Amino acid sequence: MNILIKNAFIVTMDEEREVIEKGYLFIEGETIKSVGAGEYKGEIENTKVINGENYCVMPGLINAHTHAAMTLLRGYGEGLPLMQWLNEKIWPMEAKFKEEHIKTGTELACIEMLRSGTTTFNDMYFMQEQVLEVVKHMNMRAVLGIPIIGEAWESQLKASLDIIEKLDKEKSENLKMMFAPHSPYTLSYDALKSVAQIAKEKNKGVHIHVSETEDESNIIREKYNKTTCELLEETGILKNPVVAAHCVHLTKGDMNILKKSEVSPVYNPQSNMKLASGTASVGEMLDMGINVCIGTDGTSSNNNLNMFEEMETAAFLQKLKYSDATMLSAKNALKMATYNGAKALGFKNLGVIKEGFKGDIIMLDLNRPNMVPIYDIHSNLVFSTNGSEVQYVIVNGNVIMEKGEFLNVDEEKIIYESNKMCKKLIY
Ligand SMILES: CSC[C@H]1O[C@@H](n2cnc3c(O)ncnc32)[C@H](O)[C@@H]1O
Ligand SMILES: [Zn+2]
Repeated sequence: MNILIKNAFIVTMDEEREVIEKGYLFIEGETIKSVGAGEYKGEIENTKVINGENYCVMPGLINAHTHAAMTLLRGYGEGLPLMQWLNEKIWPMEAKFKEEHIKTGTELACIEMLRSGTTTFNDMYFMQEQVLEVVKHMNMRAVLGIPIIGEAWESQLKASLDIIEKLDKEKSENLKMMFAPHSPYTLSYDALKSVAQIAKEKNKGVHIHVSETEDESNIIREKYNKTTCELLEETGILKNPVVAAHCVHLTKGDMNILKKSEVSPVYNPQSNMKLASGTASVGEMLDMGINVCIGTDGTSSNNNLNMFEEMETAAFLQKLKYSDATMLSAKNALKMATYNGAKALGFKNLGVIKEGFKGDIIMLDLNRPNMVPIYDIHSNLVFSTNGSEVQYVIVNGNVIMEKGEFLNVDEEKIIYESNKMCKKLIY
């Protein structure tokens, strides 16, 4: 069925059109067919009509770096810096995870993301076969990051070929996969080189943590006498399309490498603040024309998957870092969480409301005290929302949430199962 949204306040994220204060959006099948001001004059046979009065219509948000099933570790291992947090708390708990944990944790993540307007996410976690099933059931758009970490990298790399084959057979436009070597400090030189080679052969991207903490920079400097980016360049990783989470501790030379190699760094401001990792130089990277996008990271270092909150923190923290209130405007933060995210993940025609683009749309209730008045809609969206304003979610032309209710997802059951499972994990 086609979808017509009428009388809506549309934030297109299309530079040529920007904002339509009262207009329509027509989605035919999976694709936006027409968008404009005033009334829709075309056919409306076989069409679901949504009255968009008092709603803001915008592209679905793109979470460019997360570990979805870590929802089950939300609030666990608080108050520690990265290395201690991973070694002493997170990795021992993750060692207990079985398929059912990944399934339920990812389901919980999906409902949390959808409720707060995220329609696409870039995942890096164990047992992506489970993630694949959940994402298909939830009807979301995602990039599955097949993890490679530690000593067992060779067998992991071999196993990853099976899931690539499975996914390639499905030919789903909603789903992609990337190789996800965890980081240069948890993998050997040979492992990084092999991942680089296989990703090239299989024509897939690479999703990796890069230069997150000062500790990491010191480890890599001591081991290789190089910066992390120099190492990634030398191993061939950067010859692939790369999504690099964090990128907090970079030299000017590193930024030049990222620019030259067309890497998309992911800014994860809340995780970086919580683990006291540092503040990425996003202002400089954007000025250089680097495609910086935004991610939440996992919920154990955030502690939620709310991209509206993340955009706000992203902008506030850049203003503070540079002591300059003009840094990272609301509109640019929105662009990073939509257009830039789509570009980073290799989804064509996504992240903008424009004819021919994918029908991934969210609708926010403007009839809320915190959304009034509207002098600058981009500012309202980034600085005033809390995510609960999202009432409609459409992915690839499918309505997933309507008037705040999921249509085909048993939200109550997922929440119940998650709580039950976590009690057993801890005791
Ligand atoms: C190989 S699956 C992903 C792996 O990454 C861990 N992780 C979660 N957050 C971070 C972070 O901020 N830096 C590095 N690693 C992180 C997660 O717990 C999984 O083990
Ligand atoms: Zn991460």
